[in-house]
Amino acid sequence: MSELINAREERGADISRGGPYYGELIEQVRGLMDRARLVSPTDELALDAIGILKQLNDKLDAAVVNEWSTPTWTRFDLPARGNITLPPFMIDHADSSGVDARLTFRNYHLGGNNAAHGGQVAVGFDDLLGMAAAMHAGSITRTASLTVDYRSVTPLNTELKVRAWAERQEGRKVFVRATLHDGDRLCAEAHGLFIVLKPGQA
Ligand SMILES: CCCCCCCC(=O)SCCNC(=O)CCNC(=O)[C@H](O)C(C)(C)COP(=O)(O)OP(=O)(O)OC[C@H]1O[C@@H](n2cnc3c(N)ncnc32)[C@H](O)[C@@H]1OP(=O)(O)O
Repeated sequence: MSELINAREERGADISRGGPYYGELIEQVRGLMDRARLVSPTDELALDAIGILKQLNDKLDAAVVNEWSTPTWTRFDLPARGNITLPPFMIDHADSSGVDARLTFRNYHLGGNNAAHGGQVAVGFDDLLGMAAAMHAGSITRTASLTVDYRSVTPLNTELKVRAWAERQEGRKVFVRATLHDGDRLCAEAHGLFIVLKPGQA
Protein backbone atom coordinates (compact mmCIF):
# COMPACT_ATOMS: atom_id res chain seq x y z
CA MET A 1 0.00 0.00 0.00
CA SER A 2 2.76 2.48 0.89
CA GLU A 3 4.34 1.73 -2.53
CA LEU A 4 1.08 2.72 -4.16
CA ILE A 5 0.89 5.94 -2.15
CA ASN A 6 4.52 6.74 -3.02
CA ALA A 7 3.84 6.13 -6.71
CA ARG A 8 0.77 8.36 -6.59
CA GLU A 9 2.68 11.07 -4.72
CA GLU A 10 5.40 10.97 -7.37
CA ARG A 11 2.70 11.60 -9.97
CA GLY A 12 1.48 14.63 -8.03
CA ALA A 13 -1.30 13.09 -5.90
CA ASP A 14 -1.51 15.18 -2.76
CA ILE A 15 -2.49 12.96 0.16
CA SER A 16 -2.52 15.94 2.52
CA ARG A 17 -5.61 17.41 0.79
CA GLY A 18 -8.45 17.75 3.26
CA GLY A 19 -6.03 17.59 6.19
CA PRO A 20 -5.29 14.93 8.79
CA TYR A 21 -8.89 14.65 10.02
CA TYR A 22 -10.55 14.23 6.62
CA GLY A 23 -10.51 10.41 6.78
CA GLU A 24 -12.21 10.38 10.19
CA LEU A 25 -14.75 12.96 8.99
CA ILE A 26 -15.70 10.72 6.07
CA GLU A 27 -15.82 7.67 8.36
CA GLN A 28 -18.27 9.50 10.63
CA VAL A 29 -20.42 10.33 7.58
CA ARG A 30 -20.39 6.65 6.61
CA GLY A 31 -21.46 5.82 10.18
CA LEU A 32 -24.27 8.34 9.82
CA MET A 33 -25.39 6.73 6.55
CA ASP A 34 -25.31 3.27 8.18
CA ARG A 35 -27.64 4.52 10.88
CA ALA A 36 -29.84 6.49 8.46
CA ARG A 37 -30.36 3.31 6.40
CA LEU A 38 -31.77 1.39 9.37
CA VAL A 39 -33.20 4.02 11.71
CA SER A 40 -36.90 4.24 12.54
CA PRO A 41 -36.95 7.44 14.60
CA THR A 42 -39.51 8.85 16.98
CA ASP A 43 -40.79 12.30 15.99
CA GLU A 44 -38.69 13.79 18.75
CA LEU A 45 -35.51 12.09 17.56
CA ALA A 46 -36.21 12.98 13.91
CA LEU A 47 -36.70 16.68 14.75
CA ASP A 48 -33.60 16.69 16.94
CA ALA A 49 -31.49 15.05 14.22
CA ILE A 50 -32.86 17.41 11.53
CA GLY A 51 -31.77 20.41 13.61
CA ILE A 52 -28.27 19.03 14.17
CA LEU A 53 -27.86 18.04 10.51
CA LYS A 54 -29.05 21.46 9.27
CA GLN A 55 -26.45 23.13 11.49
CA LEU A 56 -23.75 20.77 10.27
CA ASN A 57 -24.68 21.25 6.59
CA ASP A 58 -24.51 25.03 7.05
CA LYS A 59 -21.02 24.66 8.54
CA LEU A 60 -19.82 22.37 5.76
CA ASP A 61 -21.20 24.78 3.11
CA ALA A 62 -18.39 27.16 3.99
CA ALA A 63 -15.79 24.56 2.92
CA VAL A 64 -17.41 23.22 -0.29
CA VAL A 65 -14.99 23.39 -3.27
CA ASN A 66 -15.30 22.52 -6.96
CA GLU A 67 -15.07 18.83 -7.85
CA TRP A 68 -11.45 19.02 -9.11
CA SER A 69 -10.27 20.46 -5.80
CA THR A 70 -11.84 17.79 -3.60
CA PRO A 71 -9.56 15.44 -1.66
CA THR A 72 -11.25 12.44 -3.31
CA TRP A 73 -8.98 12.79 -6.38
CA THR A 74 -5.81 12.44 -4.38
CA ARG A 75 -6.40 10.69 -1.06
CA PHE A 76 -5.19 7.24 -2.06
CA ASP A 77 -4.29 6.66 1.59
CA LEU A 78 -8.00 6.54 2.55
CA PRO A 79 -10.73 3.93 1.93
CA ALA A 80 -12.16 4.64 -1.54
CA ARG A 81 -10.11 7.89 -1.53
CA GLY A 82 -12.61 9.28 0.98
CA ASN A 83 -15.38 9.19 -1.66
CA ILE A 84 -18.59 8.55 0.30
CA THR A 85 -20.47 7.51 -2.84
CA LEU A 86 -18.25 4.42 -3.19
CA PRO A 87 -18.20 1.28 -1.07
CA PRO A 88 -15.02 1.69 1.00
CA PHE A 89 -12.06 -0.24 -0.41
CA MET A 90 -8.33 -0.34 0.16
CA ILE A 91 -6.01 -1.01 -2.75
CA ASP A 92 -3.40 -3.69 -2.07
CA HIS A 93 -1.82 -3.61 -5.48
CA ALA A 94 -2.35 -1.60 -8.64
CA ASP A 95 -0.33 -1.47 -11.83
CA SER A 96 -0.82 -2.04 -15.56
CA SER A 97 -1.46 -5.76 -14.90
CA GLY A 98 -4.47 -5.08 -12.68
CA VAL A 99 -5.87 -3.94 -9.37
CA ASP A 100 -6.33 -5.95 -6.17
CA ALA A 101 -8.53 -4.43 -3.48
CA ARG A 102 -10.26 -5.26 -0.22
CA LEU A 103 -13.79 -3.90 -0.24
CA THR A 104 -16.52 -3.87 2.41
CA PHE A 105 -20.18 -3.16 1.82
CA ARG A 106 -21.75 -1.41 4.79
CA ASN A 107 -25.25 -1.27 6.22
CA TYR A 108 -26.03 1.69 3.95
CA HIS A 109 -25.40 -0.56 0.93
CA LEU A 110 -28.17 -2.92 2.03
CA GLY A 111 -30.36 -4.28 -0.73
CA GLY A 112 -32.30 -6.82 1.33
CA ASN A 113 -31.86 -9.90 3.49
CA ASN A 114 -28.51 -8.65 4.82
CA ALA A 115 -27.06 -8.60 1.30
CA ALA A 116 -25.52 -5.76 -0.71
CA HIS A 117 -27.73 -3.97 -3.25
CA GLY A 118 -26.81 -5.07 -6.78
CA GLY A 119 -26.41 -1.47 -7.91
CA GLN A 120 -23.86 -0.88 -5.17
CA VAL A 121 -21.89 -3.92 -6.36
CA ALA A 122 -21.85 -2.34 -9.83
CA VAL A 123 -20.61 0.96 -8.36
CA GLY A 124 -17.67 -0.83 -6.75
CA PHE A 125 -16.85 -2.64 -9.99
CA ASP A 126 -17.13 0.56 -12.03
CA ASP A 127 -14.58 2.44 -9.98
CA LEU A 128 -12.07 -0.41 -9.71
CA LEU A 129 -12.45 -1.38 -13.38
CA GLY A 130 -11.94 2.29 -14.24
CA MET A 131 -8.75 2.25 -12.21
CA ALA A 132 -7.56 -0.95 -13.92
CA ALA A 133 -8.38 0.48 -17.36
CA ALA A 134 -6.61 3.77 -16.62
CA MET A 135 -3.51 2.04 -15.26
CA HIS A 136 -3.39 -0.28 -18.26
CA ALA A 137 -3.86 2.53 -20.77
CA GLY A 138 -1.81 5.06 -18.83
CA SER A 139 -4.58 7.54 -19.45
CA ILE A 140 -7.99 8.66 -18.20
CA THR A 141 -10.85 6.42 -19.35
CA ARG A 142 -14.64 6.50 -19.17
CA THR A 143 -17.12 3.65 -18.79
CA ALA A 144 -18.86 2.86 -22.08
CA SER A 145 -20.32 -0.50 -21.05
CA LEU A 146 -20.50 -2.51 -17.83
CA THR A 147 -22.10 -5.93 -17.32
CA VAL A 148 -22.38 -7.54 -13.89
CA ASP A 149 -23.23 -11.19 -13.28
CA TYR A 150 -24.38 -11.86 -9.73
CA ARG A 151 -23.26 -15.38 -8.87
CA SER A 152 -24.08 -15.60 -5.14
CA VAL A 153 -25.21 -13.30 -2.34
CA THR A 154 -22.78 -10.48 -1.48
CA PRO A 155 -22.64 -10.05 2.31
CA LEU A 156 -22.48 -6.76 4.23
CA ASN A 157 -19.79 -5.83 6.76
CA THR A 158 -17.42 -8.49 5.46
CA GLU A 159 -14.07 -7.83 3.85
CA LEU A 160 -14.31 -8.99 0.24
CA LYS A 161 -11.63 -9.32 -2.42
CA VAL A 162 -11.85 -7.58 -5.78
CA ARG A 163 -9.55 -8.28 -8.70
CA ALA A 164 -9.88 -6.05 -11.75
CA TRP A 165 -7.74 -6.23 -14.87
CA ALA A 166 -7.57 -5.22 -18.51
CA GLU A 167 -7.86 -8.17 -20.88
CA ARG A 168 -6.83 -6.27 -23.98
CA GLN A 169 -6.78 -2.86 -25.62
CA GLU A 170 -7.77 -1.99 -29.17
CA GLY A 171 -7.01 1.64 -29.92
CA ARG A 172 -8.99 3.69 -27.37
CA LYS A 173 -11.05 0.67 -26.30
CA VAL A 174 -9.93 -1.08 -23.09
CA PHE A 175 -11.71 -4.37 -22.40
CA VAL A 176 -11.78 -5.15 -18.69
CA ARG A 177 -12.89 -7.88 -16.30
CA ALA A 178 -13.30 -8.16 -12.53
CA THR A 179 -14.27 -10.62 -9.83
CA LEU A 180 -15.64 -10.16 -6.30
CA HIS A 181 -15.00 -12.94 -3.79
CA ASP A 182 -16.03 -13.65 -0.20
CA GLY A 183 -13.19 -15.98 0.73
CA ASP A 184 -13.24 -18.67 -1.98
CA ARG A 185 -16.85 -17.96 -2.93
CA LEU A 186 -17.47 -15.94 -6.10
CA CYS A 187 -20.14 -13.31 -5.33
CA ALA A 188 -20.13 -11.46 -8.64
CA GLU A 189 -18.10 -10.87 -11.76
CA ALA A 190 -18.09 -8.10 -14.31
CA HIS A 191 -16.85 -7.25 -17.76
CA GLY A 192 -16.82 -3.92 -19.41
CA LEU A 193 -15.51 -1.52 -22.00
CA PHE A 194 -13.72 1.67 -21.03
CA ILE A 195 -12.78 4.30 -23.59
CA VAL A 196 -9.59 6.36 -23.39
CA LEU A 197 -10.65 9.98 -23.59
CA LYS A 198 -9.24 12.16 -26.35
CA PRO A 199 -7.28 15.22 -25.21
CA GLY A 200 -9.80 17.82 -24.03
CA GLN A 201 -12.77 15.44 -24.42
CA ALA A 202 -15.61 16.46 -22.10
C1 LIG B 1 -9.87 5.97 -10.51
C2 LIG B 1 -11.24 6.50 -10.81
C3 LIG B 1 -12.07 5.58 -11.74
C4 LIG B 1 -13.41 6.14 -11.96
C5 LIG B 1 -14.19 5.30 -12.94
C6 LIG B 1 -15.61 5.81 -13.06
C7 LIG B 1 -16.01 5.70 -14.49
C8 LIG B 1 -17.36 6.28 -14.74
O1 LIG B 1 -18.27 6.06 -13.99
S1 LIG B 1 -17.55 7.25 -16.13
C9 LIG B 1 -19.26 7.74 -16.05
C10 LIG B 1 -20.20 6.79 -16.79
N1 LIG B 1 -19.94 6.80 -18.23
C11 LIG B 1 -20.40 7.78 -19.01
O2 LIG B 1 -21.06 8.73 -18.60
C12 LIG B 1 -20.02 7.65 -20.47
C13 LIG B 1 -21.03 8.32 -21.39
N2 LIG B 1 -20.62 8.07 -22.78
C14 LIG B 1 -19.64 8.82 -23.33
O3 LIG B 1 -19.13 9.80 -22.77
C15 LIG B 1 -19.17 8.39 -24.70
O4 LIG B 1 -20.14 7.56 -25.28
C16 LIG B 1 -17.81 7.64 -24.63
C17 LIG B 1 -16.71 8.57 -24.09
C18 LIG B 1 -17.86 6.39 -23.75
C19 LIG B 1 -17.41 7.18 -26.02
O5 LIG B 1 -17.57 8.28 -26.91
P1 LIG B 1 -16.44 8.70 -27.97
O6 LIG B 1 -15.19 9.12 -27.25
O7 LIG B 1 -17.04 9.69 -28.87
O8 LIG B 1 -16.08 7.38 -28.68
P2 LIG B 1 -16.88 6.60 -29.82
O9 LIG B 1 -16.22 6.97 -31.13
O10 LIG B 1 -18.36 6.73 -29.70
O11 LIG B 1 -16.53 5.08 -29.43
C20 LIG B 1 -15.17 4.63 -29.49
C21 LIG B 1 -15.24 3.16 -29.78
O12 LIG B 1 -15.91 2.50 -28.69
C22 LIG B 1 -17.09 1.82 -29.15
N3 LIG B 1 -18.14 1.97 -28.14
C23 LIG B 1 -18.52 3.12 -27.53
N4 LIG B 1 -19.51 2.85 -26.66
C24 LIG B 1 -19.74 1.52 -26.71
C25 LIG B 1 -20.63 0.63 -26.04
N5 LIG B 1 -21.48 1.07 -25.12
N6 LIG B 1 -20.58 -0.67 -26.37
C26 LIG B 1 -19.71 -1.15 -27.30
N7 LIG B 1 -18.84 -0.35 -27.97
C27 LIG B 1 -18.85 0.96 -27.68
C28 LIG B 1 -17.46 2.52 -30.47
O13 LIG B 1 -18.20 1.66 -31.30
C29 LIG B 1 -16.08 2.84 -31.02
O14 LIG B 1 -15.55 1.65 -31.56
P3 LIG B 1 -14.57 1.67 -32.87
O15 LIG B 1 -13.38 2.54 -32.49
O16 LIG B 1 -14.20 0.24 -33.10
O17 LIG B 1 -15.37 2.29 -33.99
